Amino acid sequence: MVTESNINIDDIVEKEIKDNLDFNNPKSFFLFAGAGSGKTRTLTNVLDFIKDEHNDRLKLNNQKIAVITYTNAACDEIKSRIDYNPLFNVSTIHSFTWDLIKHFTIDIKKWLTSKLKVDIIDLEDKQSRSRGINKTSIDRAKKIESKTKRLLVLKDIQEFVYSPNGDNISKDSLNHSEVIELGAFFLNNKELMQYILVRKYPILLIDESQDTNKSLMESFFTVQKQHKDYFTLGIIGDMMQRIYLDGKEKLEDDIPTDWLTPKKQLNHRSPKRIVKLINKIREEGDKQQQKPRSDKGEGFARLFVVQIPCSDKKVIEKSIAEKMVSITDDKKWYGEDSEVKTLTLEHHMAARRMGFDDLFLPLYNTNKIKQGALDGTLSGISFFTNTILPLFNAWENEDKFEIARIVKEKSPIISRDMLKRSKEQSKLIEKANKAVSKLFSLWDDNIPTLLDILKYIANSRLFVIPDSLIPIANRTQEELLIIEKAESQEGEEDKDDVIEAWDKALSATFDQVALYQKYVTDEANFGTHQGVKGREFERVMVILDDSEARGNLFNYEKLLGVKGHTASDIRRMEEGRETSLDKTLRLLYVTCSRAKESLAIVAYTAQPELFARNIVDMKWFVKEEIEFIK
Ligand SMILES: Nc1ncnc2c1ncn2[C@@H]1O[C@H](COP(=O)(O)OP(=O)(O)OP(=O)(O)O)[C@@H](O)[C@H]1O
Repeated sequence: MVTESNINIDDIVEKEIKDNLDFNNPKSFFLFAGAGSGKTRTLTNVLDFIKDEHNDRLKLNNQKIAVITYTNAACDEIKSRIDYNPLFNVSTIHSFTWDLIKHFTIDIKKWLTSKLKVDIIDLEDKQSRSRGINKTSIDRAKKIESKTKRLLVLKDIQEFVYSPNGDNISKDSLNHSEVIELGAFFLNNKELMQYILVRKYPILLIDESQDTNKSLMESFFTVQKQHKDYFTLGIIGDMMQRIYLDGKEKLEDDIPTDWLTPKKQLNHRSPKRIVKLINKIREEGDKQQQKPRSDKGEGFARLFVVQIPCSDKKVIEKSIAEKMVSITDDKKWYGEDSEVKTLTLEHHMAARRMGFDDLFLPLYNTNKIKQGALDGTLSGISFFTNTILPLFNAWENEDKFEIARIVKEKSPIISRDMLKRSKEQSKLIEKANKAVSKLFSLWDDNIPTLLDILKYIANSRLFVIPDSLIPIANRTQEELLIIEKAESQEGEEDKDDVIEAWDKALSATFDQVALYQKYVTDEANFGTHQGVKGREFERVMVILDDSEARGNLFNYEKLLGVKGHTASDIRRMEEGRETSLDKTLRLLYVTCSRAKESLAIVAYTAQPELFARNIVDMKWFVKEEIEFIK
């Protein structure tokens, strides 16, 4: 039987968007499109169309089209696909927002002054109620001191600085969350800022909108509402792939009725069997369904249910990969030349398996800094990944030039200011060099802990310590003694979560920094939903393992009915709020939908029979596709 080709059924979606890109009668849109539906291709096709049709008009008006994407890699990809045409400003949300606000020095100062004052009043209030001198009160005093210092130097700042990919720890710099908060605040409250945005960019397109910061998304909605006659907001995304914590929940519910809401139906990435599975997974969520391309093969999806407790999981997973060779007849599943992407839904598990759990888990388990720990933007972490790690690598490689470059760029000992003021520059350089040599003497006997390194840097002033680590770095011997004595009397409610988390994380040895870095930059063979955003792989192994996941954010056994709901799940469901089941389902969707050829799901469970029976009842798999491993 010859099936009719369906590969062009989504052409109409692009046509609808293009037809409505009318500068005299703009129409904003939200493009609904599932995994592998070619969102990036649609985006670049739309940009090509704008270039062909509206180039002259835009140039004449000195206007550009803004495109916001999630990562630097995604920016580079889009820029290269549109031949780096300057008509388009393609950037990440952080650099886009910074470009928008950076010249508003006076307003930034005002905002920051009031924020710091509120923070200080709050800290002082807490301090006045603290019970005696203990660790929290000592740390809090240091925080008050550092915020007060920042408040004092604010008035002398001529211009703020910010680097979307850097540490941002100099006196005049803003940090990542401040830039985002400022952007949202200005867009909501300053007509001039709204005007600048819509005047400069009559069209703003946002890719991966489901994970774009909630407050900023809301402020873009506000701008669109107030300037709908000459501004188009185009939102591209897939709500089922929302995996970051600060994205906007139920974004689709806020789409105004006068927007276009085109829907893509095809999945260009995965073969028929995998599209069928991800459709089934999605039935439990927003119920949107996709069609596979008519020219795609059947592909493979298999489920391996492993009874726990079990022997070495790595060995089990290897034997499963070997089984996949005979199931798929694809040798790349196993052996030296294997190319399999193993994905876990959970970071606890990845951290433990890769060996950076001491550093990562305390930070990741702390709500306020979870996001920064995940994406590596937390200033305390980037201090180690962006400064100490490169310096250490240069030291190991005996690369004197690189060491000198890093020190010149980052050390306050030989800052431009210091060198200018000094009569004996060579002495300063010698001091910096000595500080570096002494730093590396910490490695003489053992790998030092991060705390050893931090303390040394604070004493030698070799680099600037980020604010969040100052209370710990500057603790005196005397204070440490008081802390030790007072520890047992201190109530949990008094403690500062973030400092507590850092206290634990800093006890990790330095080798964990490189492992962590490898993981967040997705250089490891072992990935998570996070690192695989927008990516695709021929062979994918997805690991479901609640025992290693530990956190209560995700739970497959609950999702698959092996375990019951907790009272809090039920309450949240009744209130229409998100539960761990929603998150688990979305992560499962993201990971399974990365596969281009074949997919093996490995599920560790104490109740294999029940797990398999439920999954068959839900029609995710048929019995013949399931194998039990004892
Ligand atoms: N119109 C098309 N014709 C042929 N192949 C396509 C088409 N659109 C996309 N593809 C291919 O399908 C795959 C998925 O596309 P892409 O990564 O852009 O999807 P996506 O919607 O961004 O997916 P996800 O949201 O899952 O990351 C890619 O390999 C891409 O080259």
